[in-house]
Amino acid sequence: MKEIPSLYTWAGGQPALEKLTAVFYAKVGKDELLEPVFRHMSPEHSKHVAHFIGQVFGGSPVYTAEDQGSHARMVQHHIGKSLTETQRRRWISLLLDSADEIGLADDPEFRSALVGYLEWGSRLAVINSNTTENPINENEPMPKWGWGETGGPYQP
Ligand code: HEM
Repeated sequence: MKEIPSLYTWAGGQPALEKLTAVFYAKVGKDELLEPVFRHMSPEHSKHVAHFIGQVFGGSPVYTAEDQGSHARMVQHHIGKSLTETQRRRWISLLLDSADEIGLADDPEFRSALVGYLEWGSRLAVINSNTTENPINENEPMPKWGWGETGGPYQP
């Protein structure tokens, strides 16, 4: 049976994801809606988000092993931030602009999986940002994301 590549591998691994988030946060810094939201982010923020997404997409556990992260700790960063749907939409839009700009894989199957994950994760971020208590237990595993219904371009 043909081996199915992870979304992480298909995307180009950590270098591609770190480039994606670097270009994205440069745009965020110039965006009137999002700049105030991210004004106090740490210098490591961009890399941490790339590590988180990489791990969710099937890469090695860099976020949990090297960044002292967990699903609960990622969620904790959003608690109480009172994010809005308008901000979320802009966040998605700038991220997808960045994906095109860096030439990230643009086959229909990969982009379907990418957008599906970003929609899911960003909507949860908004929900969590409007609560005061973290709904995720520290022991809960990291989310995992795969190709979904379309299967993949790796299939004949
Ligand atoms: C799939 C969706 C998302 C993922 C995977 C994600 C991931 C993360 C991660 C890993 C961190 C911690 C970074 C660190 O350790 O420094 C973080 C923090 C944060 N995220 Fe998200 N996030 C998502 C969606 C969003 C959205 C839609 C917004 C706003 C519109 C947002 C706003 C923030 C803010 C404000 C912080 C804290 C920044 C600070 O330290 O001041 N996130 N996110």
